[in-house]
Formats: sequence, C-alpha cells, structure tokens
Amino acid sequence: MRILIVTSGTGGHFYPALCIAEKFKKIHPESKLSFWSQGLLFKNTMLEGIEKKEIPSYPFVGMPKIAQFLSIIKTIFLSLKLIPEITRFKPDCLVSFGGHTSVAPCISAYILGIPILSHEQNYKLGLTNYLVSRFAKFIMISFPKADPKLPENKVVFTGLPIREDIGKVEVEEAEKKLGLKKLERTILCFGGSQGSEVINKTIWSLLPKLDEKYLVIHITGNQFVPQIRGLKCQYVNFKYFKEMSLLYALSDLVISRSGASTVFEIIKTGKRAILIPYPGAKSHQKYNAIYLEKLGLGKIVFQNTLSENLLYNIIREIFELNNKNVNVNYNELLKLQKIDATKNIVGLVEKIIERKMIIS
Ligand SMILES: CC(=O)N[C@H]1[C@@H](OP(=O)(O)OP(=O)(O)OC[C@H]2O[C@@H](n3ccc(=O)[nH]c3=O)[C@H](O)[C@@H]2O)O[C@H](CO)[C@@H](O)[C@@H]1O
Repeated sequence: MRILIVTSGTGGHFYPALCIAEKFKKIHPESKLSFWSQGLLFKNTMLEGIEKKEIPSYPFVGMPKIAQFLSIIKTIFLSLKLIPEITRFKPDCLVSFGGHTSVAPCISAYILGIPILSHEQNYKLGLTNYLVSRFAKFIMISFPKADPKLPENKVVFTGLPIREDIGKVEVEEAEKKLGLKKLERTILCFGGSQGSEVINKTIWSLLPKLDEKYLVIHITGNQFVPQIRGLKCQYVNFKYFKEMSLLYALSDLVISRSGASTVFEIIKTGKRAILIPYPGAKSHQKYNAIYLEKLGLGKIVFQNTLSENLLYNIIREIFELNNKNVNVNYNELLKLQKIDATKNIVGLVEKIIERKMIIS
C-alpha cells in the first residue's frame, strides 16, 4: 500500500495527520507512506519509516484581492510541478488534512486519477476544504453533523484523531514527569498551536487576583513573559509544550482558543473549559465552541468582551459551584469519547485501497 498524506503545518491540521501516518505505519509496516507539509512542527517531528517532503503554502484567505489572485496562480503552478513527483511515488490514495498546503497536491492527485480522502477538522467547512471537497472521493468529518455545503453522498463521520495518550495519563504520573504538584484549582491556559497575545495579556492581568489554591500552567507561544508582581498563586509557563497529555492530566479547567483539536482534546479528557474563539478565519472557531458549550463542558467568552474580571468571575463560579448547576450531556459526551477516529480513518483508507486493487 502506498499512501500520500498532505496537511498544513499548524497543530490543528498537523497532529491529526500525524496520528494517521503513525497508526498506518504501525499496522502495515510494509506500506510506503509519504508525508507532505511545512512549518516548524513538521520540520521538528521525526517520522520513522515515513518519507517527508516539505512543500510551500500559498494562503488565499483574508488578504487583498491581488495577493489572493497571485496565490491562486502559484497554487495552480505548484500543482503542475508536483505531478511528476506524485507519478513517481504512485500513491494508492491521498489523504488530506486541509489547509492551504493541501490544495496543490489534491489538484495534482485529481488530475492523475488518484482517489482523495479529505478530512475536515472544524464544525464549519473551511474554504480550502470546500475546494478540495469537489475533487475528493470522501470527506471525513469530525463532528456528528455535516456542514450543509458538503455533498451528502461523499460525507463520512469519522471523528477527529487526537494523540493517543491524551486523556490516558494519571495525575501522579503527570506530577512526577513534570516535577509539579497539582493544586486544588489547576488551570491550563493556551492559545492554540500558535499562542495568543490577547489571551496571554488577559492571563497576566488575571494572575494577581488568584490565591494560593490556584496553579496556572500557561503556554505563551513566542511572546516575552513580563515580570508579574504580587503573585499568590503558582504560575508556570512554557513557550510550547509537546506532551499536552501531561498538562491535561493535571488540569481541572482549560482556558483556550477553540480550534478543533483543542475542542476534541477537551471532550476526550472531559475537562471544563472557557473558550475564547479566534475572531479571524471567518469566525469558524465560534462554531466549534458553540458545540462544546451545548455539550455542557464549555463556556464561550468572545474576544471583544474578554477581560481579566470577566475571566475571574467565570473561574470562581466554575470552582465554587463545584459542578452543581452544570448541565453536561453525558450521553453525547460518552458517545464522543468512545469514537476512535484514528481507527475509523485508517479503516476507510484500507477499504478504498482494497477496492481499488480489486478493480485494477
Ligand atoms: C488561527 C486558525 O485559523 N487556527 C486554526 C488551526 O488552529 P490550531 O493549530 O491552533 O488548532 P487546534 O486548536 O485545532 O490545535 C492545536 C493543537 O496544538 C496542540 N498544542 C498546542 C500548544 C502546545 O504548546 N502544544 C501542543 O501540542 C494542542 O494540544 C492541539 O492538539 O487549526 C484548527 C484545526 O483546523 C482550526 O480549528 C483553527 O481555527
């Protein structure tokens, strides 16, 4: 079996693609996998037994019309340039995890008649996946309800793959590995895979309000961490932290953006969350957050209303009400927690390849 996996480089696209590549290689060690992406995460991740290729990305959302036009032209040229490369690798199918990086290889694969499976991470369909859905044989979705813009006959509900260890680490193990003691009220704050200046600044203003019962674990991205005076709570910060399973294990509450992977990690771990959707990218994070709020785990705070006082009041309410007054839809939550998205996607890929082999 020969599989080509393509994805954008941010955590929300990259990690689900990585889960599939690693699982496939584990179950089918004889298979040939090629993984195409870009960015720091991709560069810094070792992929054992899997071929890696860095390809450029030409974004065409949220920019002036002329820049958008140039990006589209560059994408078309790139897709032509990739044809010999794909012909040489001869994939049985292409699995796409979306973002701008995926568009050109999907066009090339379509021209070559290679079956395309595309995965949509978010509740609302993004533009690039909308484009790719035209070429794809199947569109795999993360949330149980499909975006009405998707062609119904192509949609398969698989769930969203998240790293296997998330939700499986015990508190004691996390404490030992991190050299940290969980406190009565432990909060994990981060702004998606890129970090968020707005969330960072609000957390820094919030910290002096929190007492000794609180441990705040904060992932800041590349922003410089200022000196914070008058701290009573414990505060630990990281620029980026790979083993998120450890941090989730310690936390009682997550404060974050609402990218799809973050939302599914919260579902898997069953943590309470305060979600601050990223207002860019056509507000698509808002719909992920609404889903989590309806499930009963999340409380949405829109960025234009965000302040340290508002966060403080919600945090106190969450800890002091101590789960009273919380309407979690446990039936739905348990159903979602049981979904093995990685297995579902690997199974679908196997079926497509087997069928293709029988036909040819
Ligand atoms: C600004 C933007 O357009 N962001 C999009 C991007 O976000 P982004 O890449 O931030 O999205 P997600 O929240 O889906 O994923 C972040 C991932 O990074 C991991 N993580 C984060 C910080 C850290 O230190 N270590 C770490 O491992 C998280 O555990 C998670 O697995 O892709 C998502 C999935 O398509 C979309 O929903 C988001 O809207």
